[in-house]
Amino acid sequence: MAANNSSEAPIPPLEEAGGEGVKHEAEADGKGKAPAASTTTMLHRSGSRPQLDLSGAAIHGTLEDRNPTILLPNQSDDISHLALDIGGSLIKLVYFSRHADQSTEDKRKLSTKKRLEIFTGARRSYPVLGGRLHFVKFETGKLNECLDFISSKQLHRGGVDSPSWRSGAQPDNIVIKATGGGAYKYADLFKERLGVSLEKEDEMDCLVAGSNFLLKAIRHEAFTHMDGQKEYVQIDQNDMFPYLLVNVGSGVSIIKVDGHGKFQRVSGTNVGGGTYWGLGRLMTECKSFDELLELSQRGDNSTIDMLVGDIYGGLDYSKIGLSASTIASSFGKTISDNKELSEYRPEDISLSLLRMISYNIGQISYLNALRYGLKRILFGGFFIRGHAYTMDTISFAVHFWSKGEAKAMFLRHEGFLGALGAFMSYEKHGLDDLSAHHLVERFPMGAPYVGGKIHGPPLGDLNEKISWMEKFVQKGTQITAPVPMGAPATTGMGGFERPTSKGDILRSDASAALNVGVLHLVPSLDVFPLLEDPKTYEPNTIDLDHNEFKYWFTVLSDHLPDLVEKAVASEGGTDDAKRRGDAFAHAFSAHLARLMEEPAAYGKFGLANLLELREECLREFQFFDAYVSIKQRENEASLAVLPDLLMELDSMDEEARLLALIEGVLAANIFDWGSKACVDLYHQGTIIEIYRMSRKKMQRPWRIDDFDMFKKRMLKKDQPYKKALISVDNSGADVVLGMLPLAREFLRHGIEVVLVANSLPALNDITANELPEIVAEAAKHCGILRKAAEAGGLIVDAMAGIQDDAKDEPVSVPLMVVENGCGSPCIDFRQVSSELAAAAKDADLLILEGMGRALHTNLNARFKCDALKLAMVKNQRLAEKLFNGNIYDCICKFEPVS
Ligand SMILES: Nc1ncnc2c1ncn2[C@@H]1O[C@H](COP(=O)(O)OP(=O)(O)O)[C@@H](O)[C@H]1O
Ligand SMILES: CC(C)(COP(=O)(O)O)[C@@H](O)C(=O)NCCC(=O)O
Ligand SMILES: [Mn+2]
Repeated sequence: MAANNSSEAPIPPLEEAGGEGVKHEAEADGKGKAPAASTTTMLHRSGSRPQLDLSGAAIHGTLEDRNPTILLPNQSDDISHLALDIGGSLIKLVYFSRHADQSTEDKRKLSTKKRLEIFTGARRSYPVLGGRLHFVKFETGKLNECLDFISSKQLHRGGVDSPSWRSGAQPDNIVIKATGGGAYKYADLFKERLGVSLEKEDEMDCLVAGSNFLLKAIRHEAFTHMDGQKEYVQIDQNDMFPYLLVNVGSGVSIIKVDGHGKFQRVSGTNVGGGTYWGLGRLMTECKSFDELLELSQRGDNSTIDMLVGDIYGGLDYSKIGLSASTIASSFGKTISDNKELSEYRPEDISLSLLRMISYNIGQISYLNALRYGLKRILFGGFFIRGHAYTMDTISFAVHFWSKGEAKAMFLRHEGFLGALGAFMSYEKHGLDDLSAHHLVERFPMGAPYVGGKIHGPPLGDLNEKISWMEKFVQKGTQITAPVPMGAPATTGMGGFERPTSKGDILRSDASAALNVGVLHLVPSLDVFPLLEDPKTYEPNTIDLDHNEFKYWFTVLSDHLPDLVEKAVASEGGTDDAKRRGDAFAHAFSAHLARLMEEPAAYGKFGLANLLELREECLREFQFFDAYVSIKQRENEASLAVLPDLLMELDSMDEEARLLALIEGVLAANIFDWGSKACVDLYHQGTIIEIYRMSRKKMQRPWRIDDFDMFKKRMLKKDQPYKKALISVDNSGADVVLGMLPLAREFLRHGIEVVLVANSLPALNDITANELPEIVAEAAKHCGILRKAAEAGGLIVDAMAGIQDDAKDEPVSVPLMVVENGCGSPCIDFRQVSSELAAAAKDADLLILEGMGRALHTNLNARFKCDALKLAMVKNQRLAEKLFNGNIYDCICKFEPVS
């Protein structure tokens, strides 16, 4: 990459202003030339995590492994794709779609992997491929729709991408795991219509396997729901058992679970979801379960139920703890009313029914928990349907009868336990030892978002997705309904008071299903080994409570038009790009609106998740790098002035240089296209002018200023650092004039450096794919960087025309680039690339740079090695909230381990 006109720009002197830089335009023209580094390997990726890139068969294993495994990653024949739970009311499908493409590994990655000795999947007995787990349901009465769906996606043949489908092989001997009564009842139909055999799995086995898997492998799966408040519960994997599993389907199964595969069905009741829906249908003429449930939200059960007060002349029966409004007898009032069914409001009937059945289930569950001394009761089955009132009612019954001893919990994948269990029963996919860090949940915009007639996974085809979005916008359909929530209840005498969560509108079925996303399986993700305590680690610094969410909702909404403009420009500004841009804006706004109503809808959601969701949405509408031309322009301008900066730095003594370097990092972190304040600034000058201005304002002490402590440790001659992981942030000046010179200083001290960069683009962040070329460019002017980059395998070819100024530099430690596994401006250290995890093992210093990675996330994170957190605060509210400070304050937080 050659520097353009910016090469005329003189050095940004550290003390004094001077010279012209490249005009820093705030507008992306979208017509810039190809990005600084090739993005071709990225183009087919979706999702914020890199897909598994196990191309080519290889023996994986270490010397310690007795049986090294041969992975045939591209061999998908024995990968099972579909499992079914065909119940009395609903058919549940869980299917796995393999990532369509296998990204080719670039040279850097291969050499890094070799160097880091990464053996992905070494301890598995079967290969695990990256892919996605989808959850879909159909009404059992509409079995044909389900068969059509399977057939259209060729799920029974391993999906349309599978070799068996492409080769046109007859699916004669295809066997699909299935559970539920329908596995028996409809076996012939499946054979006839799809030519597949259903292999029956025991329903209880499946329920338990599914539930255990969810508790173990999905981070925010279980939650409590009391008085309209949802709270996620993290169940310790080592302390999962025993628990009582209550599956409320058409009927109810009550199972005592003692371990994996260890359980006993201790009870059940025939009064379940089928009873509510069946009686409700007869009594109200509702056409769908949802209609019935929605009616209940406008009901008043006191017109139907006989209350304690009805019997006691309006008084409480306080002696036994029953208040006047406690239901004494469900439907009891109708005996004496002398009215016809038609004279009762269907709303009231539905509510009476719902309360009757939910209480009854809660009470029977409690009694069984009492019978076996269990404190945790997990409720599953589609009767629950994510419905606040139902959950509150059950929770209330459990709480009341157990006097607070037992706890009712619910599962986000409530209805899919059996289907998941059936899926897990395939022997060869090796998914059983997956952990939470292998699964990344995504909430793509698509049919299931608003439901209606279309069931199923996100619309795969982009055009389909866009036109769906357009139709949806035209119709002005309300995406979501408000979450029914009221003021906290007083439970009076502790009797069966009405739970508080009873709103007017029911969130549509499929948007309730939206609470369940697509699970992206990325087996190459790991927990960062230098986290002090992964169990207590919380990436998000600030809790997104309602107020906080409101603020970020506004920030992100305000930023949207500008982002769309950049995104559209990055794709050439064509009509197609504009259409996608619109669709993206609507999709992202819809997600924001949904979260505004129920911040916990998608599991525990922090700012990091919100910022990642935005990047995800962009990728969903095939915007792979919205800031591509801005990044390129800033890289070029910064590279042009780098040699002069290095010269300036080299003229300083060690201590002054270290300070100048840290100052430089903080100052250059101002180039952040995610911050409104900064973007406004960019209109006022060139990159170099802004950089210079930013440096000039570097007044110490900074808002957090541990520089002296860091300097002391860094320059400790008897105990030098050995290996530094340096996590970089933004492209342009940030990385070129800030982080690279700092990395160079480490190399000069003989410290091995691993530059850690994003796997996928996020705002103007530099990616691991782009970084080597920038390093190579910088290395043309710097022998230290060049030798280290060569030693690290970053620069493979001998480069012509380099200034060899490093003849006297004894640098032989390597400089490497590794990807972090993220496609977001923040980083969650519970899920990083295996490459980073491997690189981290012998590191004794971690540097985190930028607001996203060092402030929004990880400000309070503790590591097993020394940590230096560097960032400029580019948001006034955050500065006030975190540091009682101001926008543009700088943070230099050093946390030595000893
Ligand atoms: N769209 C729906 N159609 C029918 N029933 C539904 C629907 N959504 C939730 N339900 C409730 O879920 C129950 C079925 O739950 P599920 O766990 O699928 O059990 P089963 O395996 O017996 O079909 C129904 O009896 C009904 O109460
Ligand atoms: C998205 C960011 C975290 C990126 O910051 P960085 O990590 O690049 O320093 C940051 O730009 C941000 O929080 N922006 C939104 C707030 C605002 O516009 O003020
Ligand atoms: Mn950034």
